[in-house]
Amino acid sequence: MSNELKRGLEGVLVAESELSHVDGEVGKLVYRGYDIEELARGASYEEVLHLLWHGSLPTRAELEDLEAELAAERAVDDDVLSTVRTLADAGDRPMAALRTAVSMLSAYDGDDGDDGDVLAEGARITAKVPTILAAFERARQGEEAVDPDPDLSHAGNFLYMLTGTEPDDVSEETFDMALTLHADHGLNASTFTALVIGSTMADVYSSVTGGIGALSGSLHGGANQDVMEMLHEVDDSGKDPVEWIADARENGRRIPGFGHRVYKVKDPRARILEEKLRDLAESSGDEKWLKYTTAIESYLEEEGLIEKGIAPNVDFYSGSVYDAMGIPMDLYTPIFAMSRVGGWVAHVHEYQEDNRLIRPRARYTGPETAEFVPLEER
Ligand SMILES: CC(=O)SCCNC(=O)CCNC(=O)[C@H](O)C(C)(C)COP(=O)(O)OP(=O)(O)OC[C@H]1O[C@@H](n2cnc3c(N)ncnc32)[C@H](O)[C@@H]1OP(=O)(O)O
Ligand SMILES: O=C([O-])CC(=O)C(=O)O
Repeated sequence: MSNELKRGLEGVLVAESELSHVDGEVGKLVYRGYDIEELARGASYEEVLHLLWHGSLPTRAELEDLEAELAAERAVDDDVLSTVRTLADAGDRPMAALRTAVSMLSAYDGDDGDDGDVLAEGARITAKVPTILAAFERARQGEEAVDPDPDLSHAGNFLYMLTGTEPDDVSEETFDMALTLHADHGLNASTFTALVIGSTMADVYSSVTGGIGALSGSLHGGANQDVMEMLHEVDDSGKDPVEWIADARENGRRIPGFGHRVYKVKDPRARILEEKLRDLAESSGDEKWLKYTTAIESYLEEEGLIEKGIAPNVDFYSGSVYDAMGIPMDLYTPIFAMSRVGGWVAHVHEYQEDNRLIRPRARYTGPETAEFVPLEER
C-alpha cells in the first residue's frame, strides 16, 4: 500500500468514466467524445442530458420523450414550496435554500415504483430544481410563484418562472448554452462528493444535496458570484480596472474566476462565454463588464499569470452573461447547480453500475500513545 500523500487528491485516479474528459494542457472538454463547443452551439441542455444519462445524443423521438418526462415532473409539492418561502423570508441564501429543498424532495418523491432508480429519481430532481429556485426568487421579491409551463424548454421555462414573462429567443438560447457548458466536468469536487455519497449506496437525493453543498464554496462554483462581486468592487472603487487588479495582486488576493486544478490554459467554456458576453454587450450597448473582465484578463496575462497556468476558468465570464440577462448575483451559483445536477446524476448512475465504496486514508500525525486521564482528574 502506497504511503505517498496526494494533497487535495491531485492527479489521483479513483474511477473510470465515459462521461466527460478534460484535457487541461490544450484546453479541451468533451462529453462522451463530443466537443463542448459543438454541443454548446448545436445541442439543447435536454439533448446533453440524454447524452450523459443514456449514452447517446437522442433521436427526435427520444428527445421528445425526455422533454415530456422532465416537463411532467416540474411541479414541486406545496410543503416544499412553503419551506422555500420560509427560507426566503428568513433571509437564507438561495444556494442554501436549494440544498435544503432538494433534501426535502425525497419525502415527496411520488413513489412511481422506481424507488432507488438513480436516473428516474435524478430526472425528477433535475426537473424540480428550476421550480425551487424561481419560487425562492419570486418569494424574495414578494411575488407569487409562477407555475411551470410544460410547453417551454428547460431553459425557457426557468426564465419564465423567474420573471413571469416568456423569454425572448436570445435569452433562452444564451441560458440554454450556459446550462450545456456547466453540465459536467470529470471528477470535480462536487461530482466527487456526489460519488462518495453514492458509493455508500445512499439515495440520489443525498448525492445531489451533497453536491450542492460542495459546489457552493468559493474555490468551486461559488466563484462565479465572487467574480461579479469583484467587478462591483472595481466599479465602486472608481479606479481603472488595471490599477485595481494590480493593487489586489500586490495585496496577495486570489483572483476569483482564475486558476483551475486541471486546466493549465484558458478554459474552453470561458472562451465561449466571453464571446457570448461580447455579443450581448454589442447588442445592448452596455459594455462595462466586458471592458472590466477583458482588461483584468489582459493585465494578468501581461503579468505572466496565464503562462504560469493560472488562466480564466468557466466562472470568469458566466456572471457577466447572467447579469446581462438581468439575473441577480446570488443566483449564479444555484444556476450552476441547476445544470451540474445532470452531471452528478450521470456519474452516480455510472459509478453504481460497478460500485465500490470510496474510502481513502489520511496519514496519521497524532501521538502514538496517550495516557487516558478520567474527567474528574483532568
Ligand atoms: C467551476 C470551478 O470550480 S472552476 C474554479 C473556481 N474557483 C476559482 O475561480 C477560485 C480561484 N481559484 C483558485 O482558488 C484555484 O485556482 C483553484 C482552487 C481553482 C485550484 O487550485 P489548486 O489546483 O488547488 O491550486 P493551488 O490553490 O494549490 O494554487 C497553486 C498556486 O497558484 C496560485 N493561484 C491559484 N489560483 C489563483 C488565483 N485565482 N489567483 C492568484 N493566484 C492563484 C496559488 O496562490 C498557488 O501559488 P503558490 O504555489 O505560489 O502558493
Ligand atoms: O473541474 C473542476 O475542478 C471544477 C469544475 O467543476 C469545472 O471546472 O466545471
